[in-house]
Amino acid sequence: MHALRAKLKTQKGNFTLDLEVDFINGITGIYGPSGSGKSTLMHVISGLENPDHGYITIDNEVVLDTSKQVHVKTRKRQIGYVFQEGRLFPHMTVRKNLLFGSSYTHQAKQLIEFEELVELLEIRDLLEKRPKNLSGGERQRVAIGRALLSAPKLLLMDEPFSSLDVALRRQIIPYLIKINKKLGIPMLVVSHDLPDLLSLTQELFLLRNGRVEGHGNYFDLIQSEKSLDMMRGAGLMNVIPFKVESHDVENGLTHLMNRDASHEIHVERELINDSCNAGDELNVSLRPEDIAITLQEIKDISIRNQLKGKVSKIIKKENRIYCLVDVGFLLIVSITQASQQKMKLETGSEVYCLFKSMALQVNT
Ligand SMILES: Nc1ncnc2c1ncn2[C@@H]1O[C@H](COP(=O)(O)OP(=O)(O)OP(=O)(O)O)[C@@H](O)[C@H]1O
Repeated sequence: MHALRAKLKTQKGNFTLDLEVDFINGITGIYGPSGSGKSTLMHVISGLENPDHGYITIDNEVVLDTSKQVHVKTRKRQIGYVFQEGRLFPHMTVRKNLLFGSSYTHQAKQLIEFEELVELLEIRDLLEKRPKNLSGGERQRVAIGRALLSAPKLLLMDEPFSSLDVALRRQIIPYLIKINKKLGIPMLVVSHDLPDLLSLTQELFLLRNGRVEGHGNYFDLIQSEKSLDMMRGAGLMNVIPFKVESHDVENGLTHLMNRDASHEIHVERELINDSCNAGDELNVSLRPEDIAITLQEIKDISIRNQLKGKVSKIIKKENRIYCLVDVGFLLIVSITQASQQKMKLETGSEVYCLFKSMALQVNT
């Protein structure tokens, strides 16, 4: 199912946006450095800017076709747009801000009822408050709610995390995942922060100088040198889906099992949200620099996590070596060239990936 298809060309001073896209349903993270054209792309999709040439279809409906003079107005495109800082009406209560969203719907079928939305976003206690009395994360949730009540076919979010601190980002991400699962609405989320995007989705669209640098699953993209090169400056990260197996209260650890149940890993109990129960699914993040590689399993060592795998690719960037290790899922490991040479690591080498339970970050 195509959420959005577009072929666009537009010039702004020296900058040219020139791309062809086909976004599927689900969440796509749009990543690119400053000036790569992310906002321009969002503006063109939503109709806030008109491109020089091109077409856009949303849910198979043409909203722009410059060759046929079709320019559907922003309001009629049925796109929910959430800006960086929420942009709520300051003089209205949260309830009125939300209802303003539904006044946009006209004949369109509601995506979600007001009461259900209030439950989903956990904003019941905020309804009579004004935006100035909300925290940044609460404001962002209300802005998302308002966008959802406008019965959108597509949700665009431009840097939704950048005005939030780390703790609030962690809070907002599960809501977005919940919305996508429950309502099935496709989302395009722009961010220049790769770890944030990866904790939300592994489907990425990479933009550089107004052109598509890569599009697809993160683990496919990192196997391309060009994409890896682009992403490595932005905080490459391993994001692995796990299920909570059990809590070991006595030793302060939680045991997690990956999806195909081939690996158990141990996480510090205090890093896990208290409300996590056995059976809950969560993503675990792990920095490539926090993984060590050995050729044998090491018995007497304080590091608890040792996953056996095979090196599937080695990519050299300056003096850094990025090893992709298949341990049942792919792990990116960053080591020095000196270590690679000393260990004679090459594609196909059998290795163990070691990481401390403290190195794991849990996104609940
Ligand atoms: N009105 C304009 N006239 C000329 N050039 C412009 C204009 N608006 C934007 N640009 C240029 O277009 C390019 C893309 O800008 P855009 O805001 O889309 O990038 P971005 O990826 O969203 O950047 P950031 O992450 O910094 O917000 C930039 O090089 C910018 O300088």
